[in-house]
Amino acid sequence: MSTFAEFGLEPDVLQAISEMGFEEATPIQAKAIPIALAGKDMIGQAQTGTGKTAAFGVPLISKIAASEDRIVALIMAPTRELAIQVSEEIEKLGRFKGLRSLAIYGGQDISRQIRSLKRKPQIIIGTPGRLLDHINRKTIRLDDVRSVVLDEADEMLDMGFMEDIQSILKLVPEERQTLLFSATMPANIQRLAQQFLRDPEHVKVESKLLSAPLIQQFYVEIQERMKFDGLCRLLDMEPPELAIIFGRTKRRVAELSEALMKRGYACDGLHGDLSQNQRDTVMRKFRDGSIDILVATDVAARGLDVSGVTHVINFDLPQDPESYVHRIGRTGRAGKEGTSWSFVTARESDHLHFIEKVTRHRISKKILPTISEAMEGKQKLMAERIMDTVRSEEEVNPFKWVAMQLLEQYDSVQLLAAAMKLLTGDKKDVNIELTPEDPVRGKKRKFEGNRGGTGGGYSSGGSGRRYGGSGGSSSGGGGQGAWRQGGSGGQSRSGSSYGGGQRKPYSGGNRPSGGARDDSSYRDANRGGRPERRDDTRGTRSQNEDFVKI
Ligand SMILES: Nc1ncnc2c1ncn2[C@@H]1O[C@H](COP(=O)(O)OP(=O)(O)OP(=O)(O)O)[C@@H](O)[C@H]1O
Ligand SMILES: [Mg+2]
Repeated sequence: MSTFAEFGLEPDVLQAISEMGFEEATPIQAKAIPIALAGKDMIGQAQTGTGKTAAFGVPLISKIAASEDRIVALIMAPTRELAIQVSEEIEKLGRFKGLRSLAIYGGQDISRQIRSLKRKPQIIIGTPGRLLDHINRKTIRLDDVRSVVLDEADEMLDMGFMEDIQSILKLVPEERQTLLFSATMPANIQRLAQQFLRDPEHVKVESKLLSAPLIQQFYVEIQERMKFDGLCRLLDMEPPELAIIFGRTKRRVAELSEALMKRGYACDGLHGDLSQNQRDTVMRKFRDGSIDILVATDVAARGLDVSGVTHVINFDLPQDPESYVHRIGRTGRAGKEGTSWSFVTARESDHLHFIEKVTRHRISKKILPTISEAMEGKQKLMAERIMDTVRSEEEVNPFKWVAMQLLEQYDSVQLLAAAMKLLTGDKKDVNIELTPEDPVRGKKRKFEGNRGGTGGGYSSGGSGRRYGGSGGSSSGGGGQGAWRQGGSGGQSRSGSSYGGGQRKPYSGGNRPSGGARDDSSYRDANRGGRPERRDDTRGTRSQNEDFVKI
């Protein structure tokens, strides 16, 4: 068990960590922070949702003086959403030191970014494509950079950023520290590390399991044409606090989110064809809870951290086991529990077994709820909502007079039942037809993805979340420490399944002013001759990637 004070951090940083609600370091933080503080280069690997951002963020922040007026630290991340999210965490960590950071990503008006750069940020968090644009325009200079972080490095390479990253790293002075975080260690990552890291320390949190131990994983056998109704039943039977539903293609995501909206669910879609503004709006709505279902392509599979995501649903199975691990890793984060459901058509059952084999995790079969079970779930939810409201005199008072009048005319049970019927917003009669997707045909390959892992043993209770060594989890291996989240930032889930839990406010700093160019997370087809990255092509990399055991 390590507390953050044991790392000898300065009071300003300790205060920031404590205000974020972190009490103990996670296992990857306990290992990585001292090494990074000592100035060594490092390769880090650990399971999803175990705090890798702070593992590099804390030492990075600690090394920068507030008086600095040049760019001294550079963080690269694969997608805009991630760049924004990492910059928010860095911002929080550096708050009391008065550090300035800036997220730079494609799709955002470049002149606006140039204006923000005039505020002399010390830390830049960016996607490689847009960073390179700024470097070429000489609006960003890397001559004084002393720390570089590559977050989700394997994903950046998969997206075709290798050359951009190499060009950028060549411009950073050799006297620097480089930290590389990657879920897997394919040959190209090893080459990159060899070329740009100096005698790196390999920090890996071991686990028997690739996926986070706190996620209960289920699959549902279902026919393609039954998927939509099946999904609605599942959502009704066990209403998620927040859910992410993954679809295979952009078209699929657009159709599915529209269909769910028509059926009365509070949801929206996220995929690479949306403009930056639209993507930001969707993420903001999801983070502040104005929608509780996010339908997304794999653009949301990596790194995204939205507190309160209780369910991940693979409406379509992902192409490769690695994507599966990342997708379901959007829940079960920071010591919380989560559930994943995967829809599997008959022709995909082999692929499911392949995923099980590679992730070394059995996925339990779940029987689709019957219509009446789904209805029951929905009614329970409505009852909870009513009970929540009944307690609030203020909210109920204005309706009392009408209620009394109605009660004089009708039976109370009849009245309440009618009100509940309206509340359920039942729109089952809205006819929905989705364009069918072909079954996924995974290409078997040598895969040894590794999220390291904490070895399980999380348990949650009271106001804080704690990592408790060997106990707690049904599937955990050996624990390596203890960490918990508590105090002011504690994120305990509320008892009610409706509207509970604390959601992270979205304080995204600079809102982009528009522009649909997607040159950071999705490459321009004609740029550098590299193939366009499409939401639905993740699987293609299996043809040319050689995953090696680490
Ligand atoms: N020491 C800690 N105690 C409690 N919560 C923490 C701690 N460190 C990080 N967290 C929280 O855990 C969540 C997950 O952290 P983070 O996004 O850094 O995970 P990650 O390992 O990068 O996951 P991914 O592999 O999905 O990118 C965040 O909400 C973060 O605020
Ligand atoms: Mg991360």
